[in-house]
Amino acid sequence: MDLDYKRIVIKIGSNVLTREDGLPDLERIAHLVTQIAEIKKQGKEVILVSSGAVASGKSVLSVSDKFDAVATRQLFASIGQVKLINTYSELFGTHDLVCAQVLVTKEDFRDRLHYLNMKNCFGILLQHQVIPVVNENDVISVTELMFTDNDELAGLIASMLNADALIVLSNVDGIYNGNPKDPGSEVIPRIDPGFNDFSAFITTQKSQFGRGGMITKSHMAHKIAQLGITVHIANGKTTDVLPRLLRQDVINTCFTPVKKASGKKRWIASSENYAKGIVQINEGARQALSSSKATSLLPVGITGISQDFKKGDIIKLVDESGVTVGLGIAEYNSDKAVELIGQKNQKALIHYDYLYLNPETY
Ligand SMILES: Nc1ncnc2c1ncn2[C@@H]1O[C@H](COP(=O)(O)OP(=O)(O)O)[C@@H](O)[C@H]1O
Ligand SMILES: N[C@@H](CCC(=O)OP(=O)(O)O)C(=O)O
Repeated sequence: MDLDYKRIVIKIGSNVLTREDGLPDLERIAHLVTQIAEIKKQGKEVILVSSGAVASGKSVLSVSDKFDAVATRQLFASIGQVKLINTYSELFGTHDLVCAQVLVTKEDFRDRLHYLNMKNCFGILLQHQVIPVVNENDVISVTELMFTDNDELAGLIASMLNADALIVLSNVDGIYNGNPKDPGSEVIPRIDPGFNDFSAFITTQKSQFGRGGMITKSHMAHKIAQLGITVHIANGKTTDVLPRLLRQDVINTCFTPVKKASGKKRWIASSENYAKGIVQINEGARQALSSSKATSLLPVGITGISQDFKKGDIIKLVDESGVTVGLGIAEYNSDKAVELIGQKNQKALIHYDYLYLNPETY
């Protein structure tokens, strides 16, 4: 049976788009565009998150290695992004499709207004059958301002757009139950929501041009599946991988989703970098929040508050050992919250509808 996804985010990793010598693999890009065109013609909405700007820049200009590495990356990315989007535009044009360039930074997820502006832009593009081609704005995103990698970005976009599925194309057939190079290892076909300990089989090894590696990919996939979006990790180098994946006719790892989270919860999940206050909760509160019953955070379970926040700010919840367990929107400010610490029968600091729990910690 075909997978009945209406809105799909497809992320293509650096190493899928790049040849051994680090330059863009134009034949492969053309084949992927043909596959996306086929999916579009089935009436599906496609959002493409594509790496490859730096590699494309390297095909335009050769630069001496005496220059600063960060500045050189900015140089390659700025000239390369032009080349990359032109390549996509020409290739999609041959299928009578129009694509658009959307470059984003971590900062664009910083508050609800920016987030909604970005979401509205995708909305109008999709309404006009345009294929958004998204990449990090590598020209201004440097060092600590960067996303971990484009997997993180693709997860945020899939969550923001309430996609039915996120397909991550890498240079492996999926997540193996051991070292992918070991002939005894096999691809894990399905990862259910309860499973989150990937450390047993994922090595820190990355592909030649990859940034985050399989560990960050797995954590992202797990988090996105917890928001209700199916995630597939498949091999972008396999012939016809995309239509075959939708026909369930190709090897891949599928992270099965839980029930869809609300738009507000999905936004809160993407806002950790912009949390204003830190609220420490006790073990009883941690367990109550992570039970299957919808539970709000009451002052009785709070043991400490650091950093000021206002009503409506995103606040971070940490457990007794300081590990982040979730995020939520404050129902009142930090002064009032401090007064109520440990008290019974008081108004919830975070209402369940505005609470997101980190799937790694429960
Ligand atoms: N258990 C595993 N299963 C699959 N890949 C793994 C595993 N452990 C480590 N990896 C490595 O993760 C790499 C893919 O991640 P990454 O380099 O970030 O790719 P991309 O550029 O596609 O994002 C693979 O090429 C592989 O070397
Ligand atoms: N944004 C960068 C690529 C970032 C990156 O390497 O991400 P990934 O493909 O997930 O390893 C570029 O376009 O060159």
